[in-house]
Parts: sequence; structure tokens; C-alpha cells
Amino acid sequence: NIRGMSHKIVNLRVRDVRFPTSLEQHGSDAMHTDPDYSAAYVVLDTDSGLKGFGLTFTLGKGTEIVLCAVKALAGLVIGKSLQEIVSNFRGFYRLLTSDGQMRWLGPEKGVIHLATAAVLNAVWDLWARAEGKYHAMYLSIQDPKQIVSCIDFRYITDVLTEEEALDILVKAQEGKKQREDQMLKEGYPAYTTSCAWLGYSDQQLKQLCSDGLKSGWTRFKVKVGADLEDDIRRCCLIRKMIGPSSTLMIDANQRWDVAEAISWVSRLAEVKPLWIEEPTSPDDILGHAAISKALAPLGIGVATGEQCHNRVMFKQFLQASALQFVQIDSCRLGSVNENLAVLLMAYKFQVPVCPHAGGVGLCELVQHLILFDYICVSADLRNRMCEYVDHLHEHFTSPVVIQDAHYMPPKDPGYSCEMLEESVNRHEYPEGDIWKQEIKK
Ligand SMILES: C[C@H](O)[C@@H](O)[C@@H](O)[C@H](O)C(=O)O
Ligand SMILES: [Mg+2]
Repeated sequence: NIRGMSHKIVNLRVRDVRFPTSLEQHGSDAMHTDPDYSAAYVVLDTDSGLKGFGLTFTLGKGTEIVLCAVKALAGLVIGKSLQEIVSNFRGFYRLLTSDGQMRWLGPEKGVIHLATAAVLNAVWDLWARAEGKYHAMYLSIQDPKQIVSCIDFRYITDVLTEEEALDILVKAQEGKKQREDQMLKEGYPAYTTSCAWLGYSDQQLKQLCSDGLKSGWTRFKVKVGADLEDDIRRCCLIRKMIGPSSTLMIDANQRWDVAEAISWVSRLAEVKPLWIEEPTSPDDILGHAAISKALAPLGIGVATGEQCHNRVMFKQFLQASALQFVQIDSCRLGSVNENLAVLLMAYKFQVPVCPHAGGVGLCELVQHLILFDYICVSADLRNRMCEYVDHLHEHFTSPVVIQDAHYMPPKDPGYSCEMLEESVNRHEYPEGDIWKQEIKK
């Protein structure tokens, strides 16, 4: 039992929470021109009174479909105790992802997988809270044996076996305490995407960039891909403002075909981007490999992952040298369980992990995964940074803390994605005040 209690899950509630971010073009990119940042927000109630909070990130209308999927999974969760789940977490992950009827919707991809992430994120939150009063989630994943027992190695044993994973984790125990102390002192390096959404005017870019520089940011991501001449102008403007020693990344959100990606990005080489993110279809592993090969001589890497369905695809991206930066996502993959597998594979291939964050709640969640990566797996900060986006943190009970462009480790118990009740009520779709007003307009 976990501190004397089994914490039986007696109810699962899920709510459709949406923020009208599209009104001001926050979050806009070459493919998502009107994103309303949203979440399928899950609350687990237990017989002990302890609650677990989880979410998956979606956009606007898509949320109602994710909600249906979460409800379809609820029967697999209600009635189980936390104790039962975590004593065979790999088995529970399989139960959710291998249901004989529902796996047809995936398997391990799309809406059903986003829903799985929402549910499992809430279980991880509950687990961390059950472990003790001041137990942030990233501290629950410290014991090598326990970590591997959470991972489903099915389909990846050709590159990573359970024994190898254990070996990596055991070796990384050395220096762990120093790294944890270092993180508590310095935080984990971050970059910002908030200055240069595609729908922002040049005036806005300039203002946000200069504000960003003043607050200590040195790494900036710019949206590209809709119009080449605009991209050249916007990227040059930003490069000029941030100077040659700051880092610039560009993100096309899947806009191009392979050849077009290569020629377009070659035209942007003068602004010296560190990476081009999602140049083409997120499913096109060999396409990404071709782009990586063509852009390597220009010193530009390929980054992808925010829409990479599962560990199997990450495995192939790594095998095919199709990416130079692994962008894990706390909700796209099957929660912590599947992200652990990807972190370990990335380590094996020595490819740096630079998580995708932003949206609503993604920064709150993924900070735990990247802290874990540094402290317990990679022990390396070279070429690594975690995305940060400056929207919607005020809706969380334990929002991320950024200091001098670094994520400071979360101190509150859990997985940091509990939302303020008031925020959920106001933004629930379509009944919340915010939407009643919007719909009237
Ligand atoms: C619709 C979203 O804002 C995306 O544009 C965003 O997640 C983006 O790809 C990112 O890398 O932050
Ligand atoms: Mg992106």
C-alpha cells in the first residue's frame, strides 16, 4: 500500500475546457491559423479523498472527440486502486492501449492515444500526491527498477531491451544528487516561442522580442512556412534584434513537401537557424531523413515530435537519422510511461531531447519529464532546451516558474496540471461564461 492506503478510484470526470486564443492569433502557425488552446481535463476521485488531475492538449472543436474517448476508457480505470495500478503499471498501460475493441481506433495513435495520455497523466499526478506531501512528479521516477516496470517495451526491443534500459538508468545514478541540486539552483534551460507566432505583425514581433531580450531570453523560435518573402523578412528582423550569439529556431508545422522544404529552408540559411521543426508530414520518416541529409551541410538540424504518434515512430526516426532533436510531448505519447521509453531510446542514439511545450498545460507537464531526463538519464545539457510559451499559466494551481529563461523545478506535490476551479468553470465549453459571451457575439 502507498503510505497505508490503496486509493481506490471511484470516479473519473472529464471536462471540455477551451481558451479563445485564436482571437489574438496566439499559437498561430502555417497550418493552424486559428487555434483555440484547449484541454480534455480529467479528475480522478478516490475513496481516500485524494484526487488526481490530468489533461491532454487539443485545439477547440477537437476537444469534444477526445472527451468521448476519455469516457470510453473510464470503465477501465474506475474501480481500480492506485496501488493495483502502479504495482503493475506496464500492465495497466497495456490494458488502456490494447483493449480488444478500442485499439482499432489507434492503436497507440490519434484521439484514443490523446485520451490515454489524459487519463494516465491523472494517474501519475495521483501517484505523486499519494507518495507524500511535497512530492513533485519528477521525483517519483527515480528508482531504475521501478522506472523500467512502467515501460511497455513491445515493438522496441530491437533497439532497446529492458536490460539495456535498466543498465542506462543504473549508470546514470552516479552524480544524480549533484544534478538535482544544480537544477534546484539554476533550473533547466528554456527557449521561447511567444514572440513570433505567424499571425503577429512585425510591430508585435519587435516589441515581444525586445521584451524577451530584457527578461533574459537568448533562444527564440519563429513560425514560418506560409510565404517565403515574409519568412525572410521576419527572420532577418528577429536575427538582427537578437544578435549573432543568440539561438534562433524555425517551425513550419508540416507545411511542405520534401523538396520544397529543402529549397525553402536553404533560402533561410542566412539567418542561421539551429533547426527546422516539422518541415513536412509528421509521418514521413524517410522524408525527414532526406531533409536532414540535405540540410546538414548548412548546419541546420531537423526537429520533430509534437505530432509523432508513439514510441515506434520515434524508434524509426532515430534509426533512420531522420531527426537531430527529439521533441517529446507530454500528451501526444501515452503519458510518462511512453515518454520514458523515448527518452531512453534518444539517449541510446545520443540525440538530444528538446521537448515540445506551450499549448495549455504542456509546460507544466513536460518540465517534469525533462528534469527527469537530465537528472536520471542524459546527464547532459549540451544542445538541450525546453520550449516555453507565455500563455495561460495563470489558470493552474501550481504554474511553472521561469527564472532568467530557465524552468525552476516544481515544488508542489503532483504533476502540476491541476487547474483553478474558477478557470475551468469559466472556460468550460459551451456553458462557461467566456463561451456564452463569445457565442452571443
Ligand atoms: C498550434 C500550436 O500553437 C503549435 O503551433 C505549437 O504547438 C508549435 O508547433 C510549437 O512548436 O510550439
Ligand atoms: Mg512546433
